[in-house]
Amino acid sequence: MLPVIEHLHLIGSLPHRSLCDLARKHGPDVMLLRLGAVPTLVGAKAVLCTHDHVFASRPRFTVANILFNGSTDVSFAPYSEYWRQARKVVTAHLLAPGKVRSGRAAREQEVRLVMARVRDAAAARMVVDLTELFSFFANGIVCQDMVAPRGGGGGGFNLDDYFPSFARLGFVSARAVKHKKRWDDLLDSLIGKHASKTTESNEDEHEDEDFIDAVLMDMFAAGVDTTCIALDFALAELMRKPQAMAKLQAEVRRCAWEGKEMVTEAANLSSMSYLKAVMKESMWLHAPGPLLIPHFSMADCDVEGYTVPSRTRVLVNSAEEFKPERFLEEAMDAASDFQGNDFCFLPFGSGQRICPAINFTTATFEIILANHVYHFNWELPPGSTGIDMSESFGIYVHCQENVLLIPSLAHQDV
Ligand code: HEM
Repeated sequence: MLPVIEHLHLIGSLPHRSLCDLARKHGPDVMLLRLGAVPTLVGAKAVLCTHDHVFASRPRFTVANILFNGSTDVSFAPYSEYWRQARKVVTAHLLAPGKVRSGRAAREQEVRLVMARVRDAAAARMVVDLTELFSFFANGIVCQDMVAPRGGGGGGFNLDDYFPSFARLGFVSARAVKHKKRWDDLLDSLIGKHASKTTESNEDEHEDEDFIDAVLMDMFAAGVDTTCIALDFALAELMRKPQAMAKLQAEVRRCAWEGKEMVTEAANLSSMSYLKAVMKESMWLHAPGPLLIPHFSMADCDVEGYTVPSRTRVLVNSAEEFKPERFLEEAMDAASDFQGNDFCFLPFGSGQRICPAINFTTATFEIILANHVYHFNWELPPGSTGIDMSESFGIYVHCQENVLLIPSLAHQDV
């Protein structure tokens, strides 16, 4: 039998840290916890690859059922033909590599909007709330992918107007109902835009609307906070490690010569290996969803000689000192490709339920971070003793405090 630990109380306010501590203390690679009435397999990274076919479903969550119309989205849908088709739509249309490539101009436009804000702050020597700024950016980027372009900035809707505190929601049903109403208002507006672009209506209109509704909501819920959190932690870590920041700035400023209006994907990003290592390292230390989205077993399964019963939840825990160099070392670089092939490193999950937005996220992360460090030098506000890296657990794990920094222009921009 697997070691069974019947203690919900062992899980503190930061479950991913508690689970790491438990794994360290109890030794085995896998543990079966009984969290209340729910059997939960923990720490089994390899399980997701070796037994992906058994563990590719999702448990039912009350809150997800409310928010996502009975879990008819992609992320929380149980393993089924419906999930397969819905995921296909997302991977083939919204997040396909070609779509991500063709979204380059739109991404750069969003970066320009952010850079303009930072430039104003630099001119006035004002503090920038990076957490807010990244949230604005991530929101714009996901909107660009899902609906019509902003049209030069300022127009369209802003997710922040609807969900200023969504990342801190937590799993509380009453609040979920309230948030669901706001989602519905938001989605009505998005579906309205979508419908106005369609000239002919048809009988399946309502089915289409439900589907669009679930998929759009999923993209925002899965994409905006995760992207914002990843950027937040990356910049926070760079501020705590000035050598790493200097190295990154040197790389970006070498690859994109001085005086460029902006660093662009086409001309500059591919040669920036340290930038890529920074992204990996940051995700290694601070995966926005360190326990992934729970998986769920569809049959009894033998895991490392132990029987794991059907209908068991699986939580997979991910990563210690910020050191991007580890991803420049040859073996590590080759193995850590974000695709879930390296079991030490699963920020996007693994197997059939792996995040379908890895290309999209990488493109987004690289372009905004490169431009941040190309144009600006960053410092802590006067009186600040450093960035608070404590974590707060909600749907995702984010910095407890917003990241506040003062920018100054690195060189005279054109
Ligand atoms: C830093 C950014 C991101 C991180 C760290 C991240 C991470 C993850 C993780 C850990 C999962 C669960 C994988 C598993 O269960 O094995 C996931 C699933 C998912 N992600 Fe992401 N994600 C990010 C950005 C995005 C974006 C930008 C989108 C869409 C615009 C997105 C859409 C999805 C969807 C739809 C799923 C559900 C897949 C399924 O269940 O089949 N993610 N993501």
